[in-house]
Amino acid sequence: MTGIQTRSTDYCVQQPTCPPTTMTFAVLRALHTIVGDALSEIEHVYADVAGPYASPPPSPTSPAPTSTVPDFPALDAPSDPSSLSEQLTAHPTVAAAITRIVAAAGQLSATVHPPFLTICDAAMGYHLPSCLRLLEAAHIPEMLREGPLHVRELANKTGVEQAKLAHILRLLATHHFLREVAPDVFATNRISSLLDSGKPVASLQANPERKYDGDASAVAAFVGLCTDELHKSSAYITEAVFPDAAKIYPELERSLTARSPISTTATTTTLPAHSDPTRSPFNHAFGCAGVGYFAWLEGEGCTAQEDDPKQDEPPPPAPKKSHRRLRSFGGSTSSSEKTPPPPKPGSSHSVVLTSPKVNPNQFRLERFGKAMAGTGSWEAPGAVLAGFDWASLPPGSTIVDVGGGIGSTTMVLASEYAGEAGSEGRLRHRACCMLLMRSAGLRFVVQDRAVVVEMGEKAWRAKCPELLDSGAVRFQVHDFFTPQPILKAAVYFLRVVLHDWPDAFAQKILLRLREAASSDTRLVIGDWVLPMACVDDFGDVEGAEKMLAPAPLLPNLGKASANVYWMDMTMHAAFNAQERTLREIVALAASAGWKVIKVTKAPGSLFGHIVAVPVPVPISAARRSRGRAGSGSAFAEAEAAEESKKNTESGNGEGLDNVVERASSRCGTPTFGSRVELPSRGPAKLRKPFGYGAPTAATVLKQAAPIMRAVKRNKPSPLTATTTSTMPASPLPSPLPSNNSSLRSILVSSPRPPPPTSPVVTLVRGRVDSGSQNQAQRPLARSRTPFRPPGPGYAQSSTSPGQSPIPGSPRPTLGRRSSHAQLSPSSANNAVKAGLLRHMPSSPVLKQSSSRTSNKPYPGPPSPVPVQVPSRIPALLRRASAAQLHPPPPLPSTPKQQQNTLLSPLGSIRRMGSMLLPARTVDFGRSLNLNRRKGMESDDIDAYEMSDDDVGVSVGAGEGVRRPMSPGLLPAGSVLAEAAKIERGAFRRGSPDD
Ligand SMILES: C[S@@+](CC[C@H](N)C(=O)[O-])C[C@H]1O[C@@H](n2cnc3c(N)ncnc32)[C@H](O)[C@@H]1O
Repeated sequence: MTGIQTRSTDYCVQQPTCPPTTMTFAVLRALHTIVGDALSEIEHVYADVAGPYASPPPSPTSPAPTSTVPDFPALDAPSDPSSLSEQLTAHPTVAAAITRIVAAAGQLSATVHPPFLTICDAAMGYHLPSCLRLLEAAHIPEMLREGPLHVRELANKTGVEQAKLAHILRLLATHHFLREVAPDVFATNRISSLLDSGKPVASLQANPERKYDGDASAVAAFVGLCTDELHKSSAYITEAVFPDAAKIYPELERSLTARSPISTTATTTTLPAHSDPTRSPFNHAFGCAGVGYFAWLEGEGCTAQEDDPKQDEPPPPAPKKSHRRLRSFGGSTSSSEKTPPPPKPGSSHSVVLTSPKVNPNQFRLERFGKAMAGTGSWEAPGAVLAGFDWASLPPGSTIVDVGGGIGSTTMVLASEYAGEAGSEGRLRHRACCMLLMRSAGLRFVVQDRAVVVEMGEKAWRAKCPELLDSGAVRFQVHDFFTPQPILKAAVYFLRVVLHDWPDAFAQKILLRLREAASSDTRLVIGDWVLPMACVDDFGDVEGAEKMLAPAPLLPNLGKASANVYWMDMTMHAAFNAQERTLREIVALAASAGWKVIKVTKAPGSLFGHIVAVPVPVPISAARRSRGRAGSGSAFAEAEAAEESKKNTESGNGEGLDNVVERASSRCGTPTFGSRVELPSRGPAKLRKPFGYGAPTAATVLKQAAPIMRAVKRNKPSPLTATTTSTMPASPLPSPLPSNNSSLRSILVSSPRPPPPTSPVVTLVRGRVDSGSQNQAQRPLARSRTPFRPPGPGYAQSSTSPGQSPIPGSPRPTLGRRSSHAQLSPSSANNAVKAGLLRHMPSSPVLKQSSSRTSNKPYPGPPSPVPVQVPSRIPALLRRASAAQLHPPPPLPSTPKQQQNTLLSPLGSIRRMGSMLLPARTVDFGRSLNLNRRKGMESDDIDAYEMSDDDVGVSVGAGEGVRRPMSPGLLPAGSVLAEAAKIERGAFRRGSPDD
């Protein structure tokens, strides 16, 4: 309970526009209370595992506890992932409480720290990754594995000058990455021990390029990647995005031209620089304009001269006698560097270079793959099962996993929904399965680039050939910038694909799918959803959240959600791409003819599955953005392509396709967020945690034995309050049950937010109303949540009291930990408890949380949202980049209109014949033929709408007939009649293509 009481007018916590007026002390106390309450919750979970322990809990000065209560993992000791203590940090109550502590502590620090010092922290924080890089590259965590070492010894082993090394290590110790146990004597701790690759130092020094082989080195690889080329790239964000930067810093003129190996062509694309993945901050940093990051990793555009970002890094230290020389970590391309060994054959991360040249970036390339092996599990594979109502699809429906990598996510789906072929228990009846499959299950197509498809097929053939043999799953080589070959799929699925691309490219990918969609097709996008840093009233989409936490915490949980923003900036720095807010995703989808109707996030995760339905493509937007390759609708593609061709021919630039080619991996290098391994068959299998040696199921079960006993006893703790409702309503972690229906029933879908009725919640002095207990008066409530570490996906607390929990993966992933975000219920409760809030805010978050506490089975996904039907389709949709400020206007949505209406005839025609027909003069007959050829039926079209933009555009059958278009709706019948006349030869054809 805070000692400070506040007046009801002291602080407005609900109104986004209400300035934080007074009583900073009240806010600080509230944050302090949040930390204290969260700590209590964590202690209770730990206590529940071993039974009650004496209060107060053990402290450094008290005698060692006699009970078996595990302590929270110590910062000063190396991490032991297999310990119960460490595993309990994955308990959802604990994880949510940790999130609150991190959010509140970050905010406390920002509030009380002198602002200039906070600025210094951020402005000079670049030293942290720099020092971390040396720590990892010089294998210091491995050297400290056996215990503390004097810096003299470390200097001797690494070749780094002793005084310099001491200062670098001390900076890390100051930031809690190491311990300085005595002057100049350093030891690892819980954090830096994660960088230990597990390999002997001698072998690392002999073969530094093999450091990331094996499973234990994912964190080391991740740190190496982030602190090397990504860190350097980030330093150039201003140069890349601020047009005036070159005026201020004259040397910038050179950065994208003089040192670029292909500068003469590469810097003159028709794309604006901010949309060009080959002119990203990375390109500035490494002076290699025109070369995409992946192409560069695969060896293009880097020579000894170009690679070294600023050519001002100190040369590596001269090796002393008996010292190992530090390798030129990070893929230096100095000519003296030895040719790195080829990738290990058969490794899932190995790549096949298409060029016989030696790749000077081979080390970085392999490191990237290893780093992604860790981050691939940022989102639990099982979460996809709740991301869409897959069970609602008719048997035989086709799901296309576009840019599906090696099919890891498809494997999760196919294991559940491919009918009998997906069931491991029936595999011995394969022939029978194949028959059943044809009638019963869903079919899956995994599309990717050729080299990835080859890797995927190989992996599936080894792991589950029956799914390939039965036809339930197949791989297909397909470039998602080209027309989608599978028409009218039930679902097009894009998992962490769009975040790799700037808007213009992402829009094009979506348009290709929209072109192929039928009215029944659904689009499912799996991507991170960046939460706004303010309360977000964007309520158009079912499942959209207004905020992740009530005040006084930042609505997006600030520092506790930082990971998705780091990821976002990484996408900017490397590719000019981005993670997106829900508003941005909605606008991007709308610009390509998709209306987002629902977003689903697993509790505590910021990874969303976004469902969209086809709607008319905004042709007017396409027309307005004509001339910018890729940034318009596919309907305008003909124009863009034409223009681009002209530019290329005249030496003015190049087409989008070339940029795509240069930006893309040729070797199947995993990209950010891709899964590079197939999951265990069936979602109920344990999932390998990020960055840790994966414990076996037996280990986990053993670790969980005391917890399971406690659950079986189901005895209330003496500390249990009469009501537990004031404790956070964290979802139960979820070992996924083995059968489909129960699996589906526990995975959580975000509820539709209620109408915005949230009252202004005010600080009050003293006791709280609304029946909530004042903290000082209530007995200490404690969580009775049994511990079950989360398995793939998160689950709602639908487990019945007697049900035996099955431990799953002991640790959440990096991303999931950082986004245990929806702490709203407990925060609000805590605020109420602390006397900070008068009312529990009626926010969607709180409603969701109350449903989580109810132990009711998940009722299944809500039915589709009915859509409003405007009388007229707006002529222009805002471009995605602008749309974060303004949500797009409503789209037409009677089922029929929503599905079938195409906007202007010009648009529809362009759409059909987009690549063949030039702008403005269009042949009806030809376009209808093209239309049919692409599988689009003319009776799909209800009406054509002419927007004001289209007035004056001539559309006709060629030279002979040009019909001025007038605004308004043209009935489909008359258009088709006109077309029929054309087809009958009533008009002479004169299209330039004839
Ligand atoms: C981040 S990964 C996502 C992979 C997979 N969806 C997953 O969730 O693991 C992006 C994928 O897009 C693929 N990709 C990149 N460019 C492509 C293109 N032009 N056509 C098809 N796939 C492409 C990459 O090969 C990669 O597998």
